[in-house]
Amino acid sequence: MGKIVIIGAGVMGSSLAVPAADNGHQVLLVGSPLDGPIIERLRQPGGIHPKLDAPLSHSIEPLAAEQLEASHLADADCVVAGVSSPGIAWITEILQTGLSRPCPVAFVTKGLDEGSGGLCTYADTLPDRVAHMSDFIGIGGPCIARELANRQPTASVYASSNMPAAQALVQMMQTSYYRLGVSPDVAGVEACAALKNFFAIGVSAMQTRYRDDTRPDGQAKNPTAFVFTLAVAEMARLTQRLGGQQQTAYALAGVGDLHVTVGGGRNSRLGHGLGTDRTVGDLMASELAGETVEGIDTARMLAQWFRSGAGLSRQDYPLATAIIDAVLEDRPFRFDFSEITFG
Ligand SMILES: NC(=O)C1=CN([C@@H]2O[C@H](COP(=O)(O)OP(=O)(O)OC[C@H]3O[C@@H](n4cnc5c(N)ncnc54)[C@H](OP(=O)(O)O)[C@@H]3O)[C@@H](O)[C@H]2O)C=CC1
Ligand SMILES: O=C(CO)COP(=O)(O)O
Repeated sequence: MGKIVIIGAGVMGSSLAVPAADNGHQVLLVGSPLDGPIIERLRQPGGIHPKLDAPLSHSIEPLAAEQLEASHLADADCVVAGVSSPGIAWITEILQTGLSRPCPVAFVTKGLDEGSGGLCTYADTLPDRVAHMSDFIGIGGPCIARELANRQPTASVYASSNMPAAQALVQMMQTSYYRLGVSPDVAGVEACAALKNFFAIGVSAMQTRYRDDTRPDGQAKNPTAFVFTLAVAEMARLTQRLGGQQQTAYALAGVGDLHVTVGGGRNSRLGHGLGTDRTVGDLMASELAGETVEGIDTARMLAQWFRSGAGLSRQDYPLATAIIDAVLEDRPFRFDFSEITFG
């Protein structure tokens, strides 16, 4: 059996500890400096993660950020970075100072980054910032953390430019309920991971913008179906612009994750509010206060890219620009069906 160190005890990092422990590996779950209360709770007898319904396996060892030492990482077979995008700078520093020998690092983080050539994925920037990261593995695909923690059937994709590294981690993590594919298109999987959160905001806004009160959920389905299709097409083209393959957007990391996020993610809850004439500022200060809604940061980064003269036009990306306008101007989502043209 091996050793997996998961850094970041949010819902996603903690849920990945479940299949890792079920496979008999030694699992260290390290909180970020902001995760103190989570680690405290997990250490209590029968301790349950505050945002996950299931108690984690007894064999998972919770560790506070200040207790993490280089020796904890020295014999790890893999490190999993479970932080959200605001935590990337912190974890980069931890890995740069803490890793004393080459080790693969897998990231669940869903965001974009600024490289020397402009907007790009974490797969483009992070390997240069961590000397001993032997391989960057991007984890993508539809995975609501609470479902995985409860061992609900879940399929994901592990991507790396070094396929044996992705395959080795798949060997360690795959269980009967957590089924894993591999992909060499790490830029594509990483691009989709960030973009699907962003597009989920627009698709979900469409679910509430047009009402059909004859349905139990009150949502007209035709407008959402159109915008879902548009989201996938725009995601595929943006994925290619970010160095990935268009076809990745039509697989688990793209359309699969867009589907699950629209169905049950936090970005979707934001979109539902925007579709009912509310604003990002209002929603993030009320029912979404304290939640990780990464599509907002992605919208801000895409806005800069669109305005940088990169050849991305409103005409070619009508849905992306409608989401960007709502986020940047802090106003409700507007998408006018009467302006749709085909061909
Ligand atoms: N939730 C889900 O179902 C899924 C999430 N993901 C991705 O996994 C990543 C983690 O998500 P999730 O676990 O839900 O998010 P959480 O908000 O629950 O946790 C994020 C982690 O990052 C830490 N963190 C946040 N900001 C900082 C910072 N500035 N410095 C240091 N640490 C920080 C958090 O600490 P603290 O909790 O104290 O803020 C926590 O450990 C995200 O990128 C998300 O998109 C991927 C698939 C599914
Ligand atoms: O990434 C997710 C599912 O794969 C969860 O999406 P949210 O971050 O919107 O909750």
